[in-house]
Amino acid sequence: MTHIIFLHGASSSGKSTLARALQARIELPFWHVSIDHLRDAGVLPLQRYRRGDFDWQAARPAFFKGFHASLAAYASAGNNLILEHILDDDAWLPELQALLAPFDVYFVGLHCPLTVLNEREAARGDRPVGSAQRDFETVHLGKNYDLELQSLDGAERNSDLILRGWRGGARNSDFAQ
Ligand SMILES: Nc1ncnc2c1ncn2[C@@H]1O[C@H](COP(=O)(O)OP(=O)(O)OP(=O)(O)O)[C@@H](O)[C@H]1O
Repeated sequence: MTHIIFLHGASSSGKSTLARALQARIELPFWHVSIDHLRDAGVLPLQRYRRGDFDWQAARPAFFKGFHASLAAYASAGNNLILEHILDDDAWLPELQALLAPFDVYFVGLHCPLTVLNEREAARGDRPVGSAQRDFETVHLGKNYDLELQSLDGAERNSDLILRGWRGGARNSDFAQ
């Protein structure tokens, strides 16, 4: 059985930090997958979208459809995934539920107070101002998780909680069969 641990939370909630802590400790090899990695590796012609040579809003649906399909392709080949992602389109949860149905998905909600999100966003300076607030208001609405965590508890403590829950085997989230 291929495993997917899906970390879901607002921008700056600490998903990447938690994913790295978890990847360093978990007993099986897991890929850490995020659209940030594609962006940072130069996959997209970002400067040209920013300059207006191309229309990002027009390209966005195909980008995310491809990203979601790639997750299923990686997992189908037998790769375990720590996925960090933000479901900021209503169509994405059902799309991912269908694509990831063959796999063991452990769905984790990562919460963080808005004041902290805003401080982190300002300190980073590499995310559009307001991303965290927009996500904060919507990201967890209507989601059923296997586990809900508080970012302020820290990545070490939270990776412990994930490992305990994930190893325990129970699955009751939106991704449970
Ligand atoms: N538990 C924590 N305590 C203090 N700072 C943290 C914690 N977790 C993350 N951070 C800091 O908050 C910032 C955002 O963290 P991170 O990149 O992990 O968030 P993210 O949810 O992956 O963000 P995005 O979705 O925008 O990529 C980073 O500067 C990180 O060092």
